[in-house]
Amino acid sequence: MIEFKNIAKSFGPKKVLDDVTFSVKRGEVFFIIGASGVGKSVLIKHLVGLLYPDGGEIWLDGQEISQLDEKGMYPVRKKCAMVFQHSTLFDSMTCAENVALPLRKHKGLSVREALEEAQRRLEIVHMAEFGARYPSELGDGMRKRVAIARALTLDPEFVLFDEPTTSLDPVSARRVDKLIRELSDKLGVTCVVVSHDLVSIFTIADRIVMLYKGRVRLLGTRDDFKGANDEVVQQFINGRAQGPMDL
Ligand SMILES: Nc1ncnc2c1ncn2[C@@H]1O[C@H](COP(=O)(O)OP(=O)(O)OP(=O)(O)O)[C@@H](O)[C@H]1O
Repeated sequence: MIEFKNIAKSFGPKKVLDDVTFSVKRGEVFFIIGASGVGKSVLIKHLVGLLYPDGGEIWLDGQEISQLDEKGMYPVRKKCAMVFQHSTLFDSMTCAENVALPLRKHKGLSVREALEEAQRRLEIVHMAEFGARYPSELGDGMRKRVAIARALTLDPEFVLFDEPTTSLDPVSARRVDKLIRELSDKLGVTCVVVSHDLVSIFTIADRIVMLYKGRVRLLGTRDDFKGANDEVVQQFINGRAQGPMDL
């Protein structure tokens, strides 16, 4: 379980997160949504020690992690992997070698063992037959799936996705959605997804939190969002230009 309690974060005079409290349950596909610049990426970066809050607490499976030093963050990063918005694959390595890299580094496997394990991760993301290809030979959607395979190398319990379908064509985007759902349904991985892709949100989310003006505006299921009696929520989920939202 992930718990954000009263998280506050400013950059200089700019207050991005004011008082954010919510929790994510084990095994669910949980979306964090909200307008551009509302602090969605900032919030998830706190979970892997890329940012530290000015106030509040972050609990991961009963451990308070917001004050851990670099060394203290190692086990947290093993448990909680992040898939960044832009591909961070090495172009000079094949897909299998990219996935094998963390296995060699963190599990001390031989080259051959790591490549075999990498192949198993590529199977999970339906990319087994592309292990010998280089990232530059693949489209964005396939590269994203390889990046997800690499995030799975240390068998994380939580995977954080920063806008996983942004800039993908609709078919590739839906394949990534399906994969995220499978990670939760088949492997029990807790998936936290930052997104404003309304199709993804209303296809695969178990629960959704909407951030607005540094706070939680609504937390609930897809049906809670569709039926919400809140003009700000309705404007956002219907993608309307006109309405009460301050951007
Ligand atoms: N390291 C940083 N230093 C200064 N400002 C930052 C830093 N990281 C984020 N910000 C600011 O915090 C605000 C929230 O950024 P964040 O990337 O979390 O937005 P977001 O909700 O994920 O938006 P988007 O949907 O556009 O990605 C932005 O105004 C951004 O400029």
